[in-house]
Amino acid sequence: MIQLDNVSKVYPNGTEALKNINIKIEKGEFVFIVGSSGSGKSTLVKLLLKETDPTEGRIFIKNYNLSILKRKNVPKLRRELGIVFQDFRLLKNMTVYENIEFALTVTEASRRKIRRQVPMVMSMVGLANKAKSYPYQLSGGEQQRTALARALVNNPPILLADEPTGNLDPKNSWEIMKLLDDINKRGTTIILVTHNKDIVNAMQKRVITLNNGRVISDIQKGGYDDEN
Ligand SMILES: Nc1ncnc2c1ncn2[C@@H]1O[C@H](COP(=O)(O)OP(=O)(O)OP(=O)(O)O)[C@@H](O)[C@H]1O
Repeated sequence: MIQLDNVSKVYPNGTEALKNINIKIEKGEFVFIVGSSGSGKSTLVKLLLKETDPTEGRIFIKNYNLSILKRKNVPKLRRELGIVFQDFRLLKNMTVYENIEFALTVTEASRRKIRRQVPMVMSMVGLANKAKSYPYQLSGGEQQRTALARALVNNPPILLADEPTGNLDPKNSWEIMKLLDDINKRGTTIILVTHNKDIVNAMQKRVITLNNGRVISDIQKGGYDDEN
């Protein structure tokens, strides 16, 4: 479903952010990407979103070859990927309902689909009673659940989460992880970048560790290596 073949990324200033990366992720997997600051995690996320291109190597997501994907087709690729960030990135002047609805509106979904899908994902993340609240009226955990609902409303086959619990306390972090686990059990492939050792160690999922731009370990049911 996702494959990186001999991928390297050198930024224009000469920084080698990723060096000869080979990763294969199958449909339905739950994968943690861990590594110390500067190890290349964000660069990897940017490559998967085609926000930047590799200097060498090839990246495949579903049936897209990102090396030859035209700019005009990038929105199609992004529809395959639900994305959640550490800082939630909700639209401040829109309610919970409107934030989620907006993600469907931009795909030109029908009114009927919107009326069906938005309440469904809101109740999935436990926010059915917050439809009319604005982001500033929500706790951090509720804001992240709104962001998660927005990422899932298009039913993407892949969910990419970049430090989704980075701004949350342990209780809210675990609620988000429980939701991600449920979403994964329904078939969504999940790639989660994190620094949270407790979560990585407790979840017992596949763990890919980056160090200085290289994959230094890739373990099924792994843990967080304290060296990194
Ligand atoms: N636009 C850029 N131009 C030049 N160098 C960059 C750029 N973005 C990142 N880097 C460098 O590439 C390397 C990898 O950075 P990256 O942001 O991918 O690491 P990271 O693992 O996500 O770190 P963190 O955990 O701190 O977010 C670092 O040395 C960083 O300084």
